[in-house]
Amino acid sequence: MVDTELELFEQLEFVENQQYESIIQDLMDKKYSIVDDFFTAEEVHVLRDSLMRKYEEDNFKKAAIGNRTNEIIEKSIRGDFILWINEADNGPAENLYFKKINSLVEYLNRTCFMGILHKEFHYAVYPEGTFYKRHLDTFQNDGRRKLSMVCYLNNEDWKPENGGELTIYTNEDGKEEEMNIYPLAGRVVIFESQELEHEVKPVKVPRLSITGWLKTR
Ligand SMILES: O=C(O)CCC(=O)C(=O)O
Ligand SMILES: [Fe+2]
Repeated sequence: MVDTELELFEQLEFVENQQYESIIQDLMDKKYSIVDDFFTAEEVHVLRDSLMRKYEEDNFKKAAIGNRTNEIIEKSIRGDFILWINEADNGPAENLYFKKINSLVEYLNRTCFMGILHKEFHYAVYPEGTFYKRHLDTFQNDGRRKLSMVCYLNNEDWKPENGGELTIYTNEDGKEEEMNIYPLAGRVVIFESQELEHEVKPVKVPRLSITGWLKTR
């Protein structure tokens, strides 16, 4: 192919994606985006099964604070159990997960020049009574974290009484506001890692999710 043909081909290949466009618009407007049904009920089911199998095999460990080489386990700050997911080495459920994530990442890099080069994701289980106190994700000592992404894998019948809201604190002209987000199955929340403080309110029944970060160089 000559260069002009190649350019034309690349233009034709690009299809605007309304869901991704609204994520981008939300991030520009308010630094976070809530996407319901990012994963279908069937996909959530597959991912939840995989999480539960690994959890029962006792592969999870108590989440720590600080960076990965300087970990401190502090129950008064966070009480969840996590398992890091290696994209190169996993099963069909995780492949399904990364396929969707990679499609979004490609779109962000292509349309917004976001420069996402790395990702890291872990499964998380918050047992009854646990929480994660207000924090900024860069508290993990990683300035490369650009966007935080949480995907909820709870049962379809999750109720407000279960607690476990993700509370995001926003600041408009010096006035702090709280946005409470329920961890509904298939819902994904994306927010600016360096900008928005947030917390997970105490849960009354186990709360399941995949949390991760899209990172720049
Ligand atoms: O599970 C959530 O809603 C947020 C988790 C979180 O803030 C974190 O792992 O850093
Ligand atoms: Fe966080």
